[in-house]
Amino acid sequence: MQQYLELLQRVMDEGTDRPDRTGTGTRAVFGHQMRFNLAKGFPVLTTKKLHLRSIIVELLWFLRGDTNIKWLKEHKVSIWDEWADENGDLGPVYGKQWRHWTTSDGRTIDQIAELVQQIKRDPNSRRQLVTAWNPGELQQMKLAPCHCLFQTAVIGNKLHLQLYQRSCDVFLGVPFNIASYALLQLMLAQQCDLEPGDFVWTGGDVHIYSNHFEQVKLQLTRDPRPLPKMNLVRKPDSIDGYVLEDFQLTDYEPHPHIKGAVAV
Ligand SMILES: Nc1nc(=O)c2c([nH]1)NC[C@@H]1CN(c3ccc(C(=O)N[C@@H](CCC(=O)O)C(=O)O)cc3)CN21
Ligand SMILES: O=c1ccn([C@H]2C[C@H](O)[C@@H](COP(=O)(O)O)O2)c(=O)[nH]1
Repeated sequence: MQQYLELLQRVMDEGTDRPDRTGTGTRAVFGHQMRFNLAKGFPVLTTKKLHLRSIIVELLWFLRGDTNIKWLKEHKVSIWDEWADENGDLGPVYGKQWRHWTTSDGRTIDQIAELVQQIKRDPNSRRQLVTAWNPGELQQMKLAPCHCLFQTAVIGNKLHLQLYQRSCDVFLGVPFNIASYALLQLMLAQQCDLEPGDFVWTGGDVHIYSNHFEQVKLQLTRDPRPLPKMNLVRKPDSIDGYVLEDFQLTDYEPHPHIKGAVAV
């Protein structure tokens, strides 16, 4: 994950300090891209230990079409707690837009099921996109989508995926987002009988919160280690069939965890 360390270094060196919505303060650059070849290992940070279980559970929760934190809490994941209302609702966030996008004439669109069908039926299509950015429903969301758009492409027998993330908390959120979309790519490739190709991460407002500077400096003193392997131990009948136990990470030997407070 040398590329991630280079991103941390770039924001620290070239970024501009500026205020933000949360009142915390950030150092930010605009526009950055990283590319991970999934054949070379699973892109999870090795310079701090990541809690992969939270990442898998969150992705399965998106795929359920769920937008209430109850199911996350049942699976001991608390990363969305701060944004939920008293009933646990987050409004029409990722799960709703991915699985039940509502159109002006009252239909619902399952963007994920349609994507799988499209990859299988028309692999050369350049229209393999899923968007969570629904301008008509932003007001009802507790937090506007950060990882707002992704596109896949089939080239040869490989499935590539690119994410556009409009707003990127490099210390806390981005490591989660990279691992999450790499997992989704592995699942999509498995469902479509393709090999996983490159995962391209593209960031818009790329920032480090000022209360993460010390943690970032510590992380920059650490040497990256070989990437672990992620195996999907079973092929479910559909993209909806995955469970936590299907994901098996091996050879993950990271440096110790580094704590950081999340800006709300
Ligand atoms: N400021 C901010 N950054 C984010 O990354 C973020 C938001 N807000 N709001 C919505 C979601 C929630 N996300 C989060 C929230 C918390 C952690 C976090 O605290 N991570 C800890 C471990 C927590 C755990 O696994 O239980 C970490 O050290 O990575 C990560 C992502 C990503 N998103
Ligand atoms: O998956 C996520 C979700 C959120 N973030 C970060 C990016 C920003 O620091 C905040 C969102 O604040 P906005 O004012 O809406 O941009 O959350 C992330 O990195 N990854």
